[in-house]
Amino acid sequence: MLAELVAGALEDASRRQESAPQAEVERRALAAAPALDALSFLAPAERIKVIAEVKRASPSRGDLADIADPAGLAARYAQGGASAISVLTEGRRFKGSLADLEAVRAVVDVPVLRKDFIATEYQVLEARASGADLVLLIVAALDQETLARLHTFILELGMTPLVETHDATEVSRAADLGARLVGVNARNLSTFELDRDLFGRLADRIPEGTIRVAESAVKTPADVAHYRSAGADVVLVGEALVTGGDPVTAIEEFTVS
Ligand SMILES: O=C(O)c1ccccc1NCC(=O)[C@H](O)[C@H](O)COP(=O)(O)O
Repeated sequence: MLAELVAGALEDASRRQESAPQAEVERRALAAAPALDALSFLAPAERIKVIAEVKRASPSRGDLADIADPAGLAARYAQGGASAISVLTEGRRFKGSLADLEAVRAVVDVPVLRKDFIATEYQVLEARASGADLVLLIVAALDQETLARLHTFILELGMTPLVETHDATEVSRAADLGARLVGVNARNLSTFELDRDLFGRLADRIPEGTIRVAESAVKTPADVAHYRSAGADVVLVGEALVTGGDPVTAIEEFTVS
């Protein structure tokens, strides 16, 4: 499934590249307002921080929420105290777009993450041109040479890579890059199985001084407390915020840990 998602994302990017060539997107990326320093927004603090996700649909759960106004939703997330906003820009299975990212960027003052299946410099430039401050790199989707090259490229553009892992080998690969922001996704992106205890098993392997993000499977404040007690600095939450009640209240409840 992961390979299929990456292949689809690359096909869609090359279609966009036919009408917006790399040189043009690069010009827009370099002309964009400077990226926010996401590491300072997500730095470890007395209370856990939340990256709140704009998520309409997913391969594992199908349609989740009919989000007609992603900017309005992101503004509510920020109002609730989210430290960053994640925007799924993949169109085929998540029903997201770069337009969503741009709309969100225009209304929030916290960093915005482009969450997609990133495998080329072109996609990174698109992220910057659309106002992203953070870009997701999924270790399982990239060989180490490509991962390192994209990691450096994201930093050179003034953005922050969020390096996502799912096992001990991937955590070592993230550490080899010197990644400052490392996520452990509880969701296996091939089987969709969720393992809330995975973060706790891997957290100690993430080098000291790294910001540790627990991704996926947060449904309740107790889940956040579980990740916090296992050493998470940040949780990334999607489904619970788009399918639950008021996201402002939900984020306030999640950030008590
Ligand atoms: O969510 C999926 O089904 C999925 C499937 C394949 C690749 C990625 C997928 N999701 C991306 C994410 O990791 C989540 O959107 C994010 O961590 C939030 O998870 P949740 O709070 O469980 O919605």
